[in-house]
Amino acid sequence: MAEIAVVFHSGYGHTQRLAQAVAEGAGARLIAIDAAGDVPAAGWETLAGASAIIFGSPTYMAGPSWQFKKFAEASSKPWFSQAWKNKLFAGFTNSSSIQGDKQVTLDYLFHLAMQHGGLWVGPGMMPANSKAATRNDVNWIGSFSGAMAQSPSDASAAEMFAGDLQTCKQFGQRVAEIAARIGRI
Ligand SMILES: Cc1cc2nc3c(=O)[nH]c(=O)nc-3n(C[C@H](O)[C@H](O)[C@H](O)COP(=O)(O)O)c2cc1C
Repeated sequence: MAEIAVVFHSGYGHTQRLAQAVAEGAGARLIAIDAAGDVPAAGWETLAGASAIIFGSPTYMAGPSWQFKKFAEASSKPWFSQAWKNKLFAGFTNSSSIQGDKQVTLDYLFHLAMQHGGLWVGPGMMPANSKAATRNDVNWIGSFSGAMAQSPSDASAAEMFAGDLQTCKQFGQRVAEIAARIGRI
């Protein structure tokens, strides 16, 4: 089975819940970027051996958190030797506003994957945008380039929308399916 890693930062626990849902769907290992923006050595080893890497970051001030950015800059080390070339990549984010500039964060994650010579996997999910759609439908936000979630500014991580968690779980499943189909390149 392809090894999949979910590497994420979460300041207040919301993105962590999403990461757990993605990892559950993908059968992936979780690697937390800590409050100082660091990843333990074992995490870097897991990333080196993974055939798919899924990035997760909250959207802070129209982009990834500085801790995620520190991890991204630290990934210049494997970048120099293109050690992550041809791995699969995917990404997810969360913010308080429904829009909230989440696309900017996903775009950053995509470009990071492209710098590493990776192959990007989108959610491959239809949006729930009909009159009959409800907030807890899968892909209610309607994102095509990565998984998006929204948690109101006064909602704890325990209060996240079940539909957003399900979106992330199915997103993880999709990455695992593509990884199984393509295999290690
Ligand atoms: C410093 C900071 C900046 C933020 N910037 C945005 C933003 O640009 N757009 C938005 O919709 N929410 C923004 N938020 C809200 C967070 O995205 C939201 O609280 C999210 O759930 C935090 O995820 P976390 O618990 O994983 O840290 C910001 C929060 C913080 C703390």
